[in-house]
Amino acid sequence: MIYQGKPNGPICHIGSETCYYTSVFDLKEHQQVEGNKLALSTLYSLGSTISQRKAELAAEQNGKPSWTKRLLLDNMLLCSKIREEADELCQTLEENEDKSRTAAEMADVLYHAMVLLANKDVKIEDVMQVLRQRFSQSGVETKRGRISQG
Ligand SMILES: N=c1c2ncn([C@@H]3O[C@H](COP(=O)(O)OP(=O)(O)OP(=O)(O)O)[C@@H](O)[C@H]3O)c2ncn1[C@@H]1O[C@H](COP(=O)(O)O)[C@@H](O)[C@H]1O
Repeated sequence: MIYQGKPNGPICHIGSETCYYTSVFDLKEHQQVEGNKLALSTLYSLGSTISQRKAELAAEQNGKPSWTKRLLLDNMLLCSKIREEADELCQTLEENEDKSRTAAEMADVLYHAMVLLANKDVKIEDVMQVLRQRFSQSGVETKRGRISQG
């Protein structure tokens, strides 16, 4: 059986992964949507692992050694790692390192910053919401608003 998900959307065989796209544009759009989903679910999975480590600490379970737990127990170590990783990310720009180094350093920044979020009980959804609210404003306007608020 064949169905079409939405007007001009991909034509798919039910029960199979095979989809035919009516245009290269549709295929690209589909790949973009799938890529976005994967990126979000990666952040959620990481957030969930970090929350699990936090729950283990609260339950005083002596599980496996965990870097996340060490960070959650030591604010100075966590903050020094965030600063160190942010600096290493900047170095990839200043020293013209390749893209894979930048991605790896950004992964370190994200992970360590997400541990700080867990420590502060701030959800990643709250961060996303702040970012969404800024969609309609330019960065320059946002900065001007902050300065006028003192
Ligand atoms: N994403 C990460 C992650 N990124 C970095 N790190 C650790 O952070 C530590 C410091 O990273 P660095 O890059 O600074 O390593 P370094 O040894 O200082 O090396 P240099 O940068 O100085 O060369 C290392 O021990 C890394 O392993 C991470 N540790 C954990 N995670 C995630 O958290 C999950 C839970 O980890 P545990 O809490 O350790 O079980 C893992 O499964 C991962 O998904």
